[in-house]
Amino acid sequence: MAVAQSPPMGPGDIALRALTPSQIAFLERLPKAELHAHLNGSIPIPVLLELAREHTHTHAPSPPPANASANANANAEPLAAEILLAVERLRAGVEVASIHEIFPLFSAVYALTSTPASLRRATRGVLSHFLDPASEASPSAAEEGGGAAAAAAYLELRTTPRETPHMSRRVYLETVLDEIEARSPDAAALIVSLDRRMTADVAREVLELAVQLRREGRRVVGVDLCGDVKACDVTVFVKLFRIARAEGLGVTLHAAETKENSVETRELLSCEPERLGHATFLDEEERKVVLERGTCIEICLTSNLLCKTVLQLEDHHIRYYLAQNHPIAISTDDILPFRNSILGEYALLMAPKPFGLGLTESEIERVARMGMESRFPNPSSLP
Ligand SMILES: CNc1ncnc2c1ncn2[C@@H]1O[C@H](COP(=O)(O)O)[C@@H](O)[C@H]1O
Repeated sequence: MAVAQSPPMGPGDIALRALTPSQIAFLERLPKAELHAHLNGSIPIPVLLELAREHTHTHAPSPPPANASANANANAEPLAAEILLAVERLRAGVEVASIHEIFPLFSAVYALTSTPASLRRATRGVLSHFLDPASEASPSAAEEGGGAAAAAAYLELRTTPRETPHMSRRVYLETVLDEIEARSPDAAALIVSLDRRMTADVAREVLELAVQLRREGRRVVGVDLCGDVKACDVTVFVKLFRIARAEGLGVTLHAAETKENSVETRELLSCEPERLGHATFLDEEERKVVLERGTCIEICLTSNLLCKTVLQLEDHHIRYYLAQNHPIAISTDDILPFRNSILGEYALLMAPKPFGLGLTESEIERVARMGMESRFPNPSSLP
């Protein structure tokens, strides 16, 4: 994995540079729904650096004991020095050779969000990044006579509840929900993620927690299947997602993110998810099912390009769904490693080729509306 000296310009930044101030102001004003953002992948860099500084205070870097075997720490929390190295990599901007290099990055982040207090801070930072207007009015918005726009009008934040020495999975979810529920129901809600690497017992426990919390009136709107694309037997998960649907939870599944994953897609589709994450490698039959059912596809352009599951914008499956006028939701995935933004993702729709897809304002308005219409029903926002 290469480490850049300063954050490289991502595809979204390049697309933004190709737009006029009035085009940027148009994108800023557009009500945008962010429906695919992973909490621990979306921590703003300044918040991550703060958490890392505090972690260093409480865990002084210490060399491993001389008699420790080389991989004794393989399944334990990373050492303080390793965490700092990973944070530095994230700060400088990472380049990966493939999607498989992304997943190990999260273990350092996890060490920094392992207490209720640090998780609360991280969640607050993520919510603020997406929902609060930038503190200084952007030049483009000011030029158009408007104030600073929030990045998104609505955020469905997803996260995988982790049990740590400092909190149970329930406390993890309650901590995140407390922060989400401090926002209006029209602004933010939670999706509970099940990670492919979970054992069947843990996956069941997480599903039951999502159901219970929703029954208690907490703002859980859906469940997700995420995690390292290599880890697999989706059968157990599919059974759980059927239960989730019966409980009225929305279901979204990371599906066909890589070619190797596409063998499991039919099984995943059998639980009739309302939305699919990425869905990069669907075959003809699967696309037909998705079109017939109106399954929304969560599109993360920068993530796909940087993870090299799509080699260039021109080849991206978004073009197929745009041509079919099929529901899509433009999203960021993980702003922490990818250093992207929801505005930059929309800039990729608008910028002229080869920087973007060259869509018109009315086409982009239609796409943004699709995102807003693909939100999972939120019981707490019903009149
Ligand atoms: C790049 N595409 C992706 N595909 C699949 N899963 C991903 C992902 N990006 C992130 N995650 C999942 O989200 C977790 C971090 O957030 P939370 O701890 O849940 O808040 C990662 O560990 C991974 O399981």
